Amino acid sequence: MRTTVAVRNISKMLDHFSQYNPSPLSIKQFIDFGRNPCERTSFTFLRKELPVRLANIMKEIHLLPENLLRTPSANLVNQWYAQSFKDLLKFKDLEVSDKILTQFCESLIMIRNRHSDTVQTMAQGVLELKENYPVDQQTENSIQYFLDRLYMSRISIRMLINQHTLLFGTDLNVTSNSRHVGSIDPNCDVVSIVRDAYENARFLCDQYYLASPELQLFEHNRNMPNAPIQVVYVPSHLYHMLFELFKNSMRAVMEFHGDKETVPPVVANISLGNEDVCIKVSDIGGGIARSQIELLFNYMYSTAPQPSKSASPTVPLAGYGYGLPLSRLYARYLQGDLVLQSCEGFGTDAVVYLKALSSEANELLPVFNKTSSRFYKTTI
Ligand SMILES: CS(=O)(=O)N1CCC(Oc2ccc(-c3c(C(=O)NC[C@H]4CC[C@H](C(=O)O)CC4)noc3-c3cc(Cl)c(O)cc3O)cc2)CC1
Repeated sequence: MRTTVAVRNISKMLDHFSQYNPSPLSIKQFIDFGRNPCERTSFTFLRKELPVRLANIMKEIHLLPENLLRTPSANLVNQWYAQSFKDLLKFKDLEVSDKILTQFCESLIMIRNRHSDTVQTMAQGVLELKENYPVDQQTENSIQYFLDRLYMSRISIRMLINQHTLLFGTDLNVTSNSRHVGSIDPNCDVVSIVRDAYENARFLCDQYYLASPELQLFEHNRNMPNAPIQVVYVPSHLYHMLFELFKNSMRAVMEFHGDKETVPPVVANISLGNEDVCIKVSDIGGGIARSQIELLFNYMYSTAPQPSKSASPTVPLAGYGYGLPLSRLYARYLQGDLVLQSCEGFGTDAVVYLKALSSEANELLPVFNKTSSRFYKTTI
């Protein structure tokens, strides 16, 4: 009896919170709040906004094709969301106190840990679907649409959780870089992130190919030619995108020129204009046909059994995963983009666009509404 009542209650709460649209924040708002942070204000905002963002995506999870939702892995992810939603509802009408604030922080850390393997687990769910059911084009389209929205929602929820726990948490492991505001660097030096990402991709490349392309790096600061190019951004997001692009460029170059004495360098051009920061990663790796580009962002196409660690001790440079589609979501999350321009038989340019102005870098959030739910109905 209790279970039925509890389930009915959760379902009512899900309907209640999913009626609200998520409230996007700009990176400027994150910074301005973080420079003079108030934990009670953050708590009051998050104890509603997090259930709203969870409820919006949970309503879409429930609209997924039955064959995917029934897979053990997708079902597990669904249970994680339901549990986290319940955890947050405990704070809904509570009187704020120091004790409640501490418990809230602890709950956020527990929620973040619970969902840490969502991407891999959903990829396993897609694999279970492919192995047990025929997947028609319509189902593939709805899965592509859903996973883009699930991972964008997840990026945004983890951003809110990270800002609160970094600003107010007692986690001593956090090497609080005094300049940073939570996970944001107000003066993120783009060149240093590019060099970090290149060096780490190069390490993997050397391990796998016993050689790697050099990096040529150029800066073009439109209004202040000799000043370093800086942006208000989340360094870990930028690193994630660039690490992926360098891995892909190095793989293409080594596969295309691997039999030669020397291989051509990978070239990074970084520019700052009035609106955009651009990081273009260019290679002469043979390029890829225009008809294949979309497949590189396709979750179904890129989901294959993970090579077992024991079978191949060295991690393949750009193995199967979701590196590229997730990188594009990171770029789009704050109104940027990630665009590929490949010339088959020659090479590839990959451009990361970021907003130069923090006031324009607003969160891009999926909203559950008639349009989005109609998408599932017509494509299932
Ligand atoms: C879903 S994912 O995110 O997990 N991930 C996506 C990435 C994929 O790995 C890769 C990596 C590189 C490439 C690649 C090729 C390529 O391979 N060409 C092939 C032909 C080159 C000539 C050759 C010839 O003519 O002889 C015949 C083949 N060419 O250009 C690129 C390239 C791609 C990106 Cl995105 C880039 O940023 C830079 C690049 O140079 C493709 C696929 C693992 C999976």
